[in-house]
Amino acid sequence: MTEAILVVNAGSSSIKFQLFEVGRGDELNRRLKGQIEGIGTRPHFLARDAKGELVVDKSWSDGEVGDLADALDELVAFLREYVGEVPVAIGHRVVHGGPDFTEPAVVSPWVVDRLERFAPLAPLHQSNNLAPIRIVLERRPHLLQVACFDTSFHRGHPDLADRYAIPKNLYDEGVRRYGFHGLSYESIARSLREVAPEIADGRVVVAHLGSGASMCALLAGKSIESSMGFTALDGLPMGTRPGQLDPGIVLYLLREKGMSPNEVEHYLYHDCGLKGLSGVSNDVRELLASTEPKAKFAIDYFTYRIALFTGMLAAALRGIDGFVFTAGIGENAPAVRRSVADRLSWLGIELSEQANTNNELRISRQGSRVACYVLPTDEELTIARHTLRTLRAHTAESLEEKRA
Ligand SMILES: Nc1ncnc2c1ncn2[C@@H]1O[C@H](COP(=O)(O)OP(=O)(O)O)[C@@H](O)[C@H]1O
Ligand SMILES: CC(=O)OP(=O)(O)O
Ligand SMILES: [Mg+2]
Repeated sequence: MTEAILVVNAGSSSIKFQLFEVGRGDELNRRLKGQIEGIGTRPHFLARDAKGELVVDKSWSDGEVGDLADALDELVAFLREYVGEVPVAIGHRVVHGGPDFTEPAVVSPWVVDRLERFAPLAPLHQSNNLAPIRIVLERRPHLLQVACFDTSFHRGHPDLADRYAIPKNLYDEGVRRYGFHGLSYESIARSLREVAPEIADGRVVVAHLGSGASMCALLAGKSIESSMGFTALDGLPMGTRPGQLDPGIVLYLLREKGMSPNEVEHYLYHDCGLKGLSGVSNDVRELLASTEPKAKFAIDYFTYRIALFTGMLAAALRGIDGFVFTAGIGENAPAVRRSVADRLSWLGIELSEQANTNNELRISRQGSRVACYVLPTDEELTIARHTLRTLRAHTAESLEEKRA
């Protein structure tokens, strides 16, 4: 029987998953990719096989699949029936790893409790990421689960990048510029070695533009700086989050508007960003299609801020050799890339109109001083790789223990 690794990325109302088969030489082959969305409201289960053929398309009526536990039951039942096997390990995306989790971690009740302490630093993500881990721990305590963090890839940042200009006691208790989307940047750093070896060892700025958006400075494939900080609120404006704000605004909301900390939190995570600016939508597809001037303003604001942060990251790198767009918006919105590139022509980024319109891999034109790429990110494959490596190390350790 072949070994399979399940990768889970659990959000507030959805579980995204992928199943990988472990082939010869520990090669990972994607077997299934899917999601259960609308958990608790209008649940919908979609999955495709490696060829992109639909293998499940199932909806439920109100009251069914009411929570994450129900959704996991459905997923496991489907895997049993469709693949005829349960995974040898599950890898999970966990957004916040705090100061200590610099590597993927084998899950135990102690680890989950420690990770739950970072929930206030990632209210959209952390508790949702941990919920399926807890359920599996309860039901299948011996199944290996590996937590892979969005923060780990950035943990080698130099002190200058890791600190805020506040007294060090807060830094010591964990108030640091962590940076997020690290699993995505790790995936991009790896792809660069294959598709763009001419810049992989150089100075590359990566823009991960999805529901959450951030940017990363890669020097020879290692992260040295990020636009995000202590939480995933900082940096670029996002679908519903504002990005960089003067902290005085938070004081203003608390004191002058009489908002409670919980209200401020909800406001900053749900009501701001592109949605707040446009009053139209948080979805870039809708903004691009809209004729509302405020929708156009929101897109302009987004690309303006991407250009500003590119300047900052280029300064950290002392120059720039390559620029990469990735994630939902970065991979699919030529108009956004065009606008960003126009603002960065002074840095030496020149696009080929045709390559950009066609979402090609390399979109800079011949002679552009900075090479520009559109690379699909694969956070799940990165998680599967870490999970397999951890599984192998874990198995070797158990054998050692048995021998001793
Ligand atoms: N064809 C497209 N054109 C413009 N934006 C798109 C397109 N497809 C997806 N997006 C944007 O990508 C976002 C989701 O990005 P994604 O990386 O899938 O986010 P996440 O995984 O964090 O949910 C959507 O909110 C939408 O704005
Ligand atoms: C960290 C973060 O913002 O993640 P996402 O883009 O999935 O919301
Ligand atoms: Mg994402």
